[in-house]
Amino acid sequence: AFMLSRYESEFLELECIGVGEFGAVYKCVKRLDGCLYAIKRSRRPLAGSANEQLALKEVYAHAVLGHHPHVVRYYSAWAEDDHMIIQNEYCDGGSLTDAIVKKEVQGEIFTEPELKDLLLQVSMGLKYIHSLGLAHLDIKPSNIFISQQPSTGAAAEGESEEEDGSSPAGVIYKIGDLGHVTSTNNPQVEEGDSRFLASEVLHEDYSHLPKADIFALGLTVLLAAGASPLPQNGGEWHSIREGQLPKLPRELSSTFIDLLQLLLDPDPTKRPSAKELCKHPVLTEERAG
Ligand SMILES: Cn1cc(CCO)c2c3c(c(-c4ccccc4Cl)cc21)C(=O)NC3=O
Repeated sequence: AFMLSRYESEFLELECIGVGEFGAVYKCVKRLDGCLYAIKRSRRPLAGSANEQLALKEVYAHAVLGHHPHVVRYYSAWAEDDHMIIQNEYCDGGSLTDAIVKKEVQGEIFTEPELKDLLLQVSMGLKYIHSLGLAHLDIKPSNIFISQQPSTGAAAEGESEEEDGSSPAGVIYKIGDLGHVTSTNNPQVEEGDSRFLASEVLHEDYSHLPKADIFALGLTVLLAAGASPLPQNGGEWHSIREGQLPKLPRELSSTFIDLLQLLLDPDPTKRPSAKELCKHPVLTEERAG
């Protein structure tokens, strides 16, 4: 178009880092500040459609969620030439899915301390989201992004190690993709990925939505621990929701297995809250657990 769009005038597009039915995500440099951003460009949803609701919920959630070391930071969103555009913090370490695939390809596994660090960091992000009366509803490895070290980028300020508890040079996990976020008070649930969906949400019981995030987080950690790809439906889908943990190709301590079992309890009230996980001895004590 003859008129340079804001996207083209403000950003230099470096590469496409993701494509889906939603649209595409690009790694971009903002010309003004020289920082990297992840920018999702999607077709503008039909006015009044369910997709428009999703697009608006994503932006509302980012606006409410402000800044947290374990939630991907939002900078701006706008509409132009029939596209919706959202500009987020760029996480330079790929997604947890990429990290899991990389471990498998290299014949390595996440150690138990690494799995506990993952569970603790994402629990901190969920504690923040849940404390604001919101539930994510699409927690899964492809929606957890990795920053290799406290980035020097625009998002770095305000990140201090005691806040997120990870070692300074360690990996930082950030919850992203807020497209399914909903209020826990008056929920309008758009189900997330069925592989991570808690049974009660499938049955439209929305009385414990934060615990649905805890269930999905339990399955997410099991995948990082080496579990086979999860079923989308069928017998195995149901057996997991009856408390039958997917098999793991390696040993884990009984205390950690017991905790993961609790995250996947069929009864949402039995699952620990994100707040309880953040101070759970199995996750917070140096050698114990
Ligand atoms: C596919 N993909 C790859 C990445 C980079 C990971 O190293 C990525 C990011 C995001 C997103 C994203 C997700 C959902 C909504 C908006 C965005 Cl920008 C998608 C991303 C995002 O918000 N921040 C990202 O780094």
